[in-house]
Order: sequence, then C-alpha cells, then structure tokens
Amino acid sequence: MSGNADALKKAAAEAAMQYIEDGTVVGVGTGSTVNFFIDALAERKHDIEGAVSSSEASTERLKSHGIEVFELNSVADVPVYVDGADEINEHGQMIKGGGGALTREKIIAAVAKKFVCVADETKMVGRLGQFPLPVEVIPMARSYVAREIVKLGGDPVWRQGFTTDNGNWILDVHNFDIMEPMKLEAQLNNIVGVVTNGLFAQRGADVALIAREDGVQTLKVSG
Ligand SMILES: O=C(CO)[C@H](O)[C@H](O)COP(=O)(O)O
Repeated sequence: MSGNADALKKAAAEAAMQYIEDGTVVGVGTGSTVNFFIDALAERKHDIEGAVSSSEASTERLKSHGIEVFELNSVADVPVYVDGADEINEHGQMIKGGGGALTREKIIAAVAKKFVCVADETKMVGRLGQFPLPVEVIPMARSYVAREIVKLGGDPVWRQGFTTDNGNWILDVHNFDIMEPMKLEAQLNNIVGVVTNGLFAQRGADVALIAREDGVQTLKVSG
C-alpha cells in the first residue's frame, strides 16, 4: 500500500471523529482504514465510554490504546458505527469482508443507529461486484454452499487457510453481476450453511466519507 493511499485512508478515518459523541459506546469496524480511526479515537478515549469491536484484531488495537471494549450483549445503544468498505456505491450499499470480519461487522451495523463508512476514492464504484464477494460459511457446508452459489451465477473460491473469528470459513465469490444487491444479499443468506455474506445492501452506510486528493467528500445517504 503506497504512502499516498495510506494518507487518504487516514484522512477519511479522522473525518469520522466529528460523528463521535462524548459519553457513548463507539462501534468499531475492521481493516487498515479503521486502524487509523482507532488511533484517532485514542485521543478521545477519556471522553467516550468505550467501544464495541467487530474483530479480535480491532479489539487488540483498541485495548493497546487503553480503550475499554465491551461485549455487544452488555450494550444497549451504539449511536455510531465506523467501518471501511471494499466497494461502496452512491446509495451507501457496500461489499465488505475483505478482512473476513463481515459477520461481526454486520451485527454491529444492525445495532448501530448510524453507519459511517470511511474509504478512499478507489472504493467508490458505479456497480458493486468487481471485488470478490465474501460469504462466511459453516465449514461442513462449504461444498454445498459453493454449488448453490454457482447456480446463482457466481464463481466461489475457498479462502483456504483462513478461519474467521467465529471459527468459520470464507468463500470469495467472483464474477457476480450485482444488478440487485438487496435481492442477492437475501438469496445468499437463504442458503443453508451460510452465516452471512458481505453485501451490505439491506443495511448500508448512512454516511460515506470518501477521501480524495482534494479533500474528504461527505456522501449522505440517510440519517
Ligand atoms: O470489511 C472489511 C473487513 O472485513 C473492511 O472494512 C474492508 O475489507 C476494507 O478494509 P481496508 O480499510 O483495509 O481497505
């Protein structure tokens, strides 16, 4: 990753700090862009109550900064969730899960009132689907789920050697022509053995902070 790409990720991540309110539990995603957000959040650690985290990696980084990480089950309210994306369109719909944390990400996103997506401009697309779509599967269902995905028009590739934080496996699905993201998200989740998939269409981002060379653009989808 070039220094310039990192500078854009950092700019987007730092712009998300304006959405963080004192005394709240902050929802924290996963990935290289979010790592910059965690580092920025550390500066406000005495103002916030703590965080809920979407991965073991983010939890470790949050704790290394002295930020308290709560179990999601013990938290009633997550006003803001900040996370990156592998692709995002103008409607705030995303492909996520390149880092394999899609299921916990989707759970916290569901709980959160506002989803703030932080990304550099390379993640903005007209139509989702260039990036292989991650699908988390229960290990014993891998072959069956792969066959069902082929029937839907995708080419699944097992991310061999990778196990999610939930103890499951990932199929990265290539060559999906994603005309109707919400429909495909539901179809995939309907296959027995799928835990969830990386299409965030039903619950997309409310705000996208897209870092470009000339500054961070705010795309408000809702909220
Ligand atoms: O969904 C994710 C992890 O599961 C990440 O948000 C996504 O992969 C983007 O990561 P990065 O900021 O490193 O480009």
